[in-house]
Amino acid sequence: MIQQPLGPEADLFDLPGPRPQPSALLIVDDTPANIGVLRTLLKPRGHQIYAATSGQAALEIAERVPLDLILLDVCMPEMDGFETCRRLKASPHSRAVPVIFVSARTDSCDVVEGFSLGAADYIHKPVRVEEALARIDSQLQLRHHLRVQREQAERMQAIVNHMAEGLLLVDPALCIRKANPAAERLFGAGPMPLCGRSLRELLAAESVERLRTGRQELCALTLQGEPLHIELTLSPLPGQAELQIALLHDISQYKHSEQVLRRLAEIDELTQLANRRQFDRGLAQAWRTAAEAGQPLSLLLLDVDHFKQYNDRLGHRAGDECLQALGQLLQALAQRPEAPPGCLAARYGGEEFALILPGDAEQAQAWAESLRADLLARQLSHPASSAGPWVTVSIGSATLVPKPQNSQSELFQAADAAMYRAKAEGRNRLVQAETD
Ligand SMILES: Nc1nc2c(ncn2[C@@H]2O[C@H](COP(=O)(O)OP(=O)(O)OP(=O)(O)O)[C@@H](O)[C@H]2O)c(=O)[nH]1
Repeated sequence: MIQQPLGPEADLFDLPGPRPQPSALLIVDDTPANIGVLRTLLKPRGHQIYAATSGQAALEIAERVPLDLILLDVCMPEMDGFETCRRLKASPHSRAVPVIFVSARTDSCDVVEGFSLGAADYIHKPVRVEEALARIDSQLQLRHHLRVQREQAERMQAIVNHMAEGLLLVDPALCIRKANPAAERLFGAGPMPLCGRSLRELLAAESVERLRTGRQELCALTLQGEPLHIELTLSPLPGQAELQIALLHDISQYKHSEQVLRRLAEIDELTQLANRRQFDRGLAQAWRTAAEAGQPLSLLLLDVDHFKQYNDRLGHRAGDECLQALGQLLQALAQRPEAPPGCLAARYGGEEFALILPGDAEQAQAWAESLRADLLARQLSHPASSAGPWVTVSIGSATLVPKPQNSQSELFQAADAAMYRAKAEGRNRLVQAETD
């Protein structure tokens, strides 16, 4: 048989109900002949019949046997049917078992008393066979439906309890009414339950403002104050206007990996400086910021002098270490407390470095000279340089105030040309481009 896929409105819990079992009925009557009559009527329907001739015997059977229905006489010596019913309803074993009184006492005060004790129905003696059977069948059916419903509810509860996603039911004020174990675990609730707290309490301030119906990524906090990244889907609970479902998925791990990947994509592995990609973005951003503020933007481009000979003489590994040392100096410069926002040190490629410096030409000169001095102070030996005994750099610097008629590539080209002039003029020096 071809299985139909579940449609959007499919009822996931509409699975086959409990296997039909013969119903267990208890007939209680102090007159054995009456029991015989009912037994003869009910036996052909396949029910399992128990009989008791006193209230006390009925209570004992109800303690031992899981019953589906009790047919209870009212007038009995010692303990009458009403007292028996009272005790049956007081016992956890028989509380939920429907009781039908079968009695010759037909005064309406008796019938009312029977119902007030929790009876499901009241059949008059002498029994009218068809009517009695119809009433008994109806109670057994009702009991079967209740069992099916209870099993569906238990199945749903088991799913909610075991699902990996957190699930909250919240009221219109976002107060949490129910939380499944996964939600409790996610927020480290432990002995402090989530129920009664506001959903807002569990979100970082900026996420509270962004919270809306639908799916969203938010920053949350555990009850211990640990940050969490969650995907939260908030939707109305169909048919229950006063409740909303919040489905929670912990995406902290994914966010962490995303951050690591983003960092890897923007960082030069050897020097840990910004790579060319991040440099390009940083320069564009610094250019926009300077344009908006009408402020000058400077760019320093640095190239290690005679680096090929350095590698050739000392080996590629020493060359790498030299680039790392230079990277550290440049990073320290960009991270000085007085460094302006937008200041960025980058490895542009090979043995070329760059420093974006929001500031004027005078500042650029001061920073470039400071870098050259720091490098010389390190006294990294360069046995094959015509510029001196130590590793040196040639620096080209350019400064522009962004205007409609110039561009960031003009700034770059000017700094690059200045750097080549520094090389041509003997290396180990700063040349500032004449711009504006
Ligand atoms: N060790 C090492 N060397 C690199 C790296 N990237 C580029 N280089 C080397 O840097 C050297 C650059 O050489 P050139 O472009 O000829 O420039 P130079 O020798 O520095 O000469 P000038 O720039 O004119 O002073 C080449 O030998 C490259 O192999 C790197 O990541 N590690």
